[in-house]
Amino acid sequence: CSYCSEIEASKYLEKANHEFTQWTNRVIHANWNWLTNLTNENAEKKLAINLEFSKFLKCMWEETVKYPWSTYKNPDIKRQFKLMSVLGTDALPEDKLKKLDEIVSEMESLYGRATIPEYGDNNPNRNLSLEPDINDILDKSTDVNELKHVWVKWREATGKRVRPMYAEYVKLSNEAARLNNYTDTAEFWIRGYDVEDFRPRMERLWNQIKPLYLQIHAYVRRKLRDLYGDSVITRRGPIPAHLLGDMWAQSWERLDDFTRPYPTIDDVNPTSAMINQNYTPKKMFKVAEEFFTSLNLSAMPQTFWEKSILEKPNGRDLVCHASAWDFYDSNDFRIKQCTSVNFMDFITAHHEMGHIQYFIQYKDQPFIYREGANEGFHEAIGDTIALSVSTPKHLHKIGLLPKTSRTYEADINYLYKIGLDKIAFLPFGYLMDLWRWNVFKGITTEDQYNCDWWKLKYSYQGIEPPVTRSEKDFDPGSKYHIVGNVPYIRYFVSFIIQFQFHQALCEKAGQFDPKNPTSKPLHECDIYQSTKAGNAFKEMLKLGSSKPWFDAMELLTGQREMDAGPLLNYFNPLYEWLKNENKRTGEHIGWEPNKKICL
Ligand SMILES: C=C(C[SeH])C(=O)N1CCC[C@H]1C(=O)O
Ligand SMILES: [Zn+2]
Repeated sequence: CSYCSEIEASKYLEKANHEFTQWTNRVIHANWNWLTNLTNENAEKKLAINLEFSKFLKCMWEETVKYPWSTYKNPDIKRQFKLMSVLGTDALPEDKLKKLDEIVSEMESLYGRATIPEYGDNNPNRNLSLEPDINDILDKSTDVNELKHVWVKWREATGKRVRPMYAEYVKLSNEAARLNNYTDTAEFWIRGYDVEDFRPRMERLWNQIKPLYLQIHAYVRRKLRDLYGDSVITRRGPIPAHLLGDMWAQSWERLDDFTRPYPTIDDVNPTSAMINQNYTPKKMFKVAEEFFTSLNLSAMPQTFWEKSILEKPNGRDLVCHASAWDFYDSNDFRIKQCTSVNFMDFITAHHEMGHIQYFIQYKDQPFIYREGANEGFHEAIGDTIALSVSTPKHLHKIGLLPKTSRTYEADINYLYKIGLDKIAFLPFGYLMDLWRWNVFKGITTEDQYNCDWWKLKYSYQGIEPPVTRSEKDFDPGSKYHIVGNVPYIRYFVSFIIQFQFHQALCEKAGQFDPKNPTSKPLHECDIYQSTKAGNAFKEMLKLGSSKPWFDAMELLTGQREMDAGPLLNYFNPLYEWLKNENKRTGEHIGWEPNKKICL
């Protein structure tokens, strides 16, 4: 109502928040049922309730925008109305919304069910899923032909098959963005970062980090050349994408045990200890939970243990990609993860539990505030905790590592292992949406989808495909977030701000001194059992999106913007070591074109 007072408006907000909560709980159930059991019946139920939900949202939106909220005095009421007055894709007419939902469901379902024939001519030739089968091969195999096989076959089974749907997804997505008064989906997706020059800021952050990336890239290229030979890996060319231990070459930690700087120093890999101690997926999550409770953060509610899916279920198709779910009833929170008993999945368990912890901490906020301060925050919570969990000191404390030597070499080995995950990830975390922003803006047109993708992979990651690609392929579609319509810059942001959070928490835990940053090296910090750090974290988490993210960040770190400084400070000893080592072995820093990448 256009004449309503602030008092009447706040009554409306209470009613609206309650109705949003009720409705969203039902929609989340339908989406959970489908993604964890990809039957046609569940797909139809999900599509049907999503359409009902969009009618409800449209109706609420029409009511919401009638209020003269920009004239109100109360900043909280204004903020709630501001956030509620964005309708999103539900602004599409019903037939187009249905089509968009169907396309994304079809792409996700195809991805979730994808398998590839195993390498070689075994009889019978098994069908392999990404998790755990193909990931196990990427972890253990050094057979370049087997690695090429899984790389090519996975793209045939996923990207190539979703390619025909993608252009219509882009078109409908952009129509929805325009109905929300955004020029395209790229602008719509980045609105939550609340800065005019967000994309140039990301480019600036990347340019700050690039020198560090170039050094680890040159070192890894040499170690892979030592292993696979000059015919496979050239001295000055890009690194072949199938040899980096990951389906998308996004994180290289699987290369650690045969590329680390000081190979004779004991390996920081607790997987064997986990197996010897009969760890189960549930035990992994229980150990993760205990880290959070040691900080005076919340334990998982009983329903979490009853309703989560922590292991790949038999006899049904599902999307295995790990995810955390808020059912918006302030009690039902779940993780879906096809967990294997290994260190990488143990770290992912902390990542997912970080989402749950955030859900729990802001569960009493009004509905519209129950999300991250910005999308990068949500991805950074668990990773921040994992920076403590991964330390040799902590792993030893929880019995997953024999006593470790605190020597310079052990430090460099540790920083290298973390760097294979965090540093290697940054160009990938950035280019995923660089490519999609170009697609949504029409800079990358349908006839260039794949070769533009490879231009970015070459330019930012310095990698090349094992076989020449063409526009018959659609390699972006081999990655879950592309088919699942999940924005990705959130992870690039997370990998930057998690070091700001880690540094601030370590300071609170008395394990870092900003006035003398090398006196207590940041990479040795473990905030385990520090309730001072935990309470500071909690104060930020409880806010949800009730304040602009600059205020939330300032509350914990004293900073009001994303800053690569803490990340560069954390890795500085490794950066110095890599520069010396690459100089010693005369490595070429950077890469030059090698073979034809994409026709
Ligand atoms: C673990 C999750 C679920 Se939010 C994830 O998608 N991540 C975490 C790291 C980057 C990104 C990926 O796997 O691509
Ligand atoms: Zn996440």
